[in-house]
Amino acid sequence: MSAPDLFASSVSLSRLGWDDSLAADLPDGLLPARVARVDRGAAEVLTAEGSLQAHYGASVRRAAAADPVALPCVGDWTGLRRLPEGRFELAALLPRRTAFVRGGVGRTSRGGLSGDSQGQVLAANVDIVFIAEPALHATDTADLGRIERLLALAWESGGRPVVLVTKSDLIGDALPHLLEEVAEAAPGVDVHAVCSVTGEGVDIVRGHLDGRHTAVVLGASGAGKSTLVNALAGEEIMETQRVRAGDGRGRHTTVHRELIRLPGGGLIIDTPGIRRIGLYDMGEGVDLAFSDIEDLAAECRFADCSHRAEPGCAVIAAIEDGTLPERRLVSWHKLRREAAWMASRSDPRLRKELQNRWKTIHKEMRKPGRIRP
Ligand SMILES: Nc1nc2c(ncn2[C@@H]2O[C@H](COP(=O)(O)OP(=O)(O)OP(=O)(O)O)[C@@H](O)[C@H]2O)c(=O)[nH]1
Ligand SMILES: [Zn+2]
Repeated sequence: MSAPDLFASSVSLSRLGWDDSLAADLPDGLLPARVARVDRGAAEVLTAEGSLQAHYGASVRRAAAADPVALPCVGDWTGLRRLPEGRFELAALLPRRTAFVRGGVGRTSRGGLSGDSQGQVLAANVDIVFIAEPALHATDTADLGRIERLLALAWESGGRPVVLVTKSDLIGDALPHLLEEVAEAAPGVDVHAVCSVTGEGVDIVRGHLDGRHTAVVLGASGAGKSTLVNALAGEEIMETQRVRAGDGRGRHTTVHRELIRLPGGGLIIDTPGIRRIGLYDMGEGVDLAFSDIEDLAAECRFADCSHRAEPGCAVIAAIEDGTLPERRLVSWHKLRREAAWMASRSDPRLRKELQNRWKTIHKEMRKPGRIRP
């Protein structure tokens, strides 16, 4: 490659999220490419030279046969090898920075151990996890419990959560109070009001993408996710509920893009799997979503305090003196129970492997200054 070519491609690759640390992981002689969509045995990838199809090479196929977690997924960075006949082979999968993993149920119905995990990676290398919760949903105001659940999920992925209170036009003067309540449910996390109708807050959302980050938008059906993505893109790239209702077509009938490049830089991953995610794999994410309770717990008299009725419980004391809303503790108990149940059903070997793989990355990402603006 000549020098000007190299310059041109490094500029556009960085718009796809490519950086020096990824470059250090790329095996010699391979071309960097990001997975935009997967098909059986092949992926549509974005490269500095545009979009192309790449078939999985032997080593990728072998790794995926041994463990489905090694299967390429949307958002993955890969290395391509140019074959003599001009086609491309997906020859290497680069280590993931973050991942949304749906833990498989490792035990088979025959009562034995299947031996192989069935974990599935839904999206990889997501930097920012936007959590969209409408200010008003039918007649209900924002559901703090749902925000907490999605925060746990977001932390677990290794990405940085940002809470967006959408449809902020619907509650008028009650907005500042609602934002305070949401902030209490999201310690250490940025909370913004967004209105896709007036455009309020859309620039703040764009700012988080910083021209190169990759995001997902999680939230209940009708939270305004598609409308927000359209506002960010400046065009109708996602079919919204209004459109779907308007022409009477079924929902999710269009095959939309899964890795969306925004005009100002930055990318959004939107897949059916990510849309359905909700209950899975909160794991340690619950502790991170409830860092206020974790901090208080360090002051409890008993190290194994369950914060129910023990003497010297700092959590209960904080509820009594009004510094911690009781709702937070109820939520925490509920999500911990759910997370424990999920963990008991998923493959322990898979969980351990994933934890090891991302532990260092998590640490790195949560260093002050990197993780919180
Ligand atoms: N008033 C108001 N309505 C909005 C706003 N954003 C979205 N809506 C409306 O809310 C409805 C749902 O929006 P969508 O963007 O389709 O919601 P979604 O989260 O993508 O929903 P699913 O695709 O079902 O997951 C649509 O009728 C939108 O027009 C907003 O900021 N203010
Ligand atoms: Zn306690």
